[in-house]
Amino acid sequence: MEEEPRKQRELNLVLLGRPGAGKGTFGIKLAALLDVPHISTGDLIREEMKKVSSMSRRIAEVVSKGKLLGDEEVFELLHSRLQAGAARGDKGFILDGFPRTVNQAIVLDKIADVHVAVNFAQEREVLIQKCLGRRVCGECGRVFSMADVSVGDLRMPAIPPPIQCLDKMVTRKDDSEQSIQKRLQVYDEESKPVEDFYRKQGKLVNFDVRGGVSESWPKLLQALNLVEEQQRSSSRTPPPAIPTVWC
Ligand SMILES: Nc1ncnc2c1ncn2[C@@H]1O[C@H](COP(=O)(O)OP(=O)(O)O)[C@@H](O)[C@H]1O
Repeated sequence: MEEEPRKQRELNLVLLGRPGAGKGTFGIKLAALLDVPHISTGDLIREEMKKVSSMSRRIAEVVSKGKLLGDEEVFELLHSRLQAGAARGDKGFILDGFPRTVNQAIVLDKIADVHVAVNFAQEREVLIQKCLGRRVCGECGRVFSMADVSVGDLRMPAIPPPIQCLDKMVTRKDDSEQSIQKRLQVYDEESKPVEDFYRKQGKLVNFDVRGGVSESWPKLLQALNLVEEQQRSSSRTPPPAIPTVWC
């Protein structure tokens, strides 16, 4: 009898951490590994900002100043995203940038079971350099880093875009020095208590991001007990096609 493929472990994760700590980068990788949606409230808000309305203009003003949107507005956007996902049959989630206030964490606890809260930590100077060097492809939406970060003995190499994205790079309006400083301050005041919220529940995993993505990813998998998932997933991935032209 053929052996049933072992089911992927279903995990609901929330990703905490200051701006630039790596929530988005690692969130996308974790979502692909666990086959769950990566839901970033920052992305949902930026989508909303593209609309032409008085509400989108007001949201853009709040975001560009580095402040948080009101809980109610964020719940509304997140709720519609979760509903759309449920209708498609989504299972589990990686929530990136939510919850950012204790009130958001309390509301989330009422509607879903959070299994693990990963808290990405990085030095303040590194975060500032990373946010200042962050660029987004205006077409495909992928995020790159133009900064070769070097602080003390820490080195984080730039992640340059591929050639097809090169002339479409845009800088997020809230990645100005002033807005970054404000977001760091807002994190300490409003979002830091969320770490305690999950620590008290025994769900907090602190992860120090020390180095580039390729260096940190295996350590993150270990910290989250996901090494086996990665091995299973690599064995399912077909080998790359043999290129006919070497370049
Ligand atoms: N859960 C949230 N509650 C309130 N505002 C949010 C939330 N998530 C995102 N935002 C708004 O969107 C902005 C961008 O968020 P995000 O893309 O997560 O960036 P970063 O983590 O780099 O600050 C935040 O500065 C804030 O204004």
